[in-house]
Amino acid sequence: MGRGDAFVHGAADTLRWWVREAGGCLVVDGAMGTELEAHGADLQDELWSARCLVSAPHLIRKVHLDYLEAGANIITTASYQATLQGFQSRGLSREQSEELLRRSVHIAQEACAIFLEGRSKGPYAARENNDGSTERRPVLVAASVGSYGAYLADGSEYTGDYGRSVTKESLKKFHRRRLQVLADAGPDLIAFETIPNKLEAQAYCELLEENDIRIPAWFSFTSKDGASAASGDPITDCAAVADSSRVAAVGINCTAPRLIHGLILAIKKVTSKPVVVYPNTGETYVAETKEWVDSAGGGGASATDFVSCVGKWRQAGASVVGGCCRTSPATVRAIARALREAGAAAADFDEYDDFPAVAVL
Ligand code: MET
Ligand SMILES: [Zn+2]
Repeated sequence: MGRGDAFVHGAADTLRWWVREAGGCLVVDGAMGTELEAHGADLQDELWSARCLVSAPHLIRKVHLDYLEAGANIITTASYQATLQGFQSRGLSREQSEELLRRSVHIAQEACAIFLEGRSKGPYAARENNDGSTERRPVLVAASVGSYGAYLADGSEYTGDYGRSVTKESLKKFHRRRLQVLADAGPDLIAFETIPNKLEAQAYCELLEENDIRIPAWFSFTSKDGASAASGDPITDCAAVADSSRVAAVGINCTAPRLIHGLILAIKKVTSKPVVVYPNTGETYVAETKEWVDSAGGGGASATDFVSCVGKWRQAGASVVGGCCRTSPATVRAIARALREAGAAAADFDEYDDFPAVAVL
């Protein structure tokens, strides 16, 4: 079966297949930025975690490996704030900037290969446990595409306030080459993260079509009120935009855990695609100081608090679950355990039984 044959089944079916292979729910990794800082990286910079692509690629690889060891099925590349425009404004050439984007994917692929210790069989990897048992679990790389607001580094991915001069066309122009370079590096998934408004989701949808990107993509929005994206656009409108054939999953990231349950239910009303959620710990990002603060009513969640919600999110219909800013490998380990205990393996995916293997994508 050729690449095109597999893709006509739709990106969402590809992801459902992986969900099933993982026993009913895929575990996404946690924060990249926070973890790099925990390892001593200085991210007080407009390039944020992307700075480490230049200065400390070994740290990025270590963070990926820590998340894989913690039980993540999907590791997300350090390209969230990596943009051609951002790198070039620092004096890098176009070619050097593109190479850094490719590097973000290659570092994650390398971490997967190291983790699988040569036992890799495409994304379906069997890994021998210490007790001699064999664990079959998908291990996948998602190329992160942060929103335009992430590039602006002014916190606008949490407000959706891009100003009047930003149009769908200008957003497409901003993201087009970056998306193509990341896709060409061969990730298993593309993660459009922290999308604050409907306009940017529309721009991504059109780019996926126009550039004929055949890698399943997820669209993940931010919310401050549990009913709309950060900009105020109803989350149902945003999720409906993402209900296109190239989109594998729709969901929410970098949002307070207390808002997640209602958002999952709202998204389920407008799409049957898998739902992805990876909240932050409920703290608030202050762009001026580039710091996270525990806001009143924000509900800052420890790993334990966070994890107590995971079963409920799974029950509400989320099938791809992880953590965003301020979460750690400990959070991911607890999420993986909670999902196992929630009996995710019993989920009913029988209707996809005869869907062919997706490694051909
Ligand atoms: N994947 C990104 C990271 O954790 C998401 C950041 S949201 C501000 O680095
Ligand atoms: Zn985040």
